[in-house]
Amino acid sequence: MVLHEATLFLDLDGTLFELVDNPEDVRADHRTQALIGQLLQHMDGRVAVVSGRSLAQIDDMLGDAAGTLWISGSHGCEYRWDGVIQSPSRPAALDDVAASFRNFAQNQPGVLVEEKSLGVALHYRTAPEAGASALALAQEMAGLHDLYLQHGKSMVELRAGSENKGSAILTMMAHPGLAGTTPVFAGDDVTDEPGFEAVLELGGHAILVGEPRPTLATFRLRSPEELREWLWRATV
Ligand SMILES: O=P(O)(O)OC[C@H]1O[C@H](O[C@H]2O[C@H](CO)[C@@H](O)[C@H](O)[C@H]2O)[C@H](O)[C@@H](O)[C@@H]1O
Repeated sequence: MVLHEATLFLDLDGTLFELVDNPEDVRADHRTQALIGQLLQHMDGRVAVVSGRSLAQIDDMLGDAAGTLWISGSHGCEYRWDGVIQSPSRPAALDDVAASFRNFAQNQPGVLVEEKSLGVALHYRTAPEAGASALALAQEMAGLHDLYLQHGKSMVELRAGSENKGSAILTMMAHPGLAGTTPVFAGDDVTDEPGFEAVLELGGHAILVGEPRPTLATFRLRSPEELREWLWRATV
């Protein structure tokens, strides 16, 4: 796979970054920031992030390195590139969802609530026994407010829109700055499968990061560390 003629799409949690207990603790260290800089230089700026995180969170996680990336956040609902920002308005119902989730978390040690621009997530990584009741609450709130229920790793999220990482990649690849290049997408989660489908449809490559599982991806790297090392090697 030749990277310098491609457009690289990176998922963040579980792909570029190892999974940790608290979502707020994820930050790019100096070496990861340097890697992003190296990729941008090697690929003439054609490096994109496609994440379930919000644009604001992505900026916090990546620091200065986020500035010149092509970014789609909130599972394909938000975009930023070239100084242009697209972000739909936040459904008011998410405030009600956040209040219900916080109320639930108060009585469940280890359960965390994550509030994002266009979604609210309930995390149970350190309290797996709360997973079934967290899902039941999310299903109830999704029905009540007509919100999209997004499954994730040790979390459920209610969010706006029915966009996904596939629509995000197709939207970005239609831009004249990227059109005609070969897309490469690395991701770890089931939410990344529509992204894998999109890059394969465009003649590109899909890389699963993590343990083997049923997937559309045709390449696999064992961990975020292995992905970062592969990206370093591919850019020298
Ligand atoms: O699309 P991604 O960039 O992979 O984001 C997906 C979700 O990732 C985050 O949650 C996951 O990572 C956390 C930090 O390592 C971990 O604690 C959690 O268990 C994982 O599910 C993030 O918090 C979510 O908002 C993203 O949607």
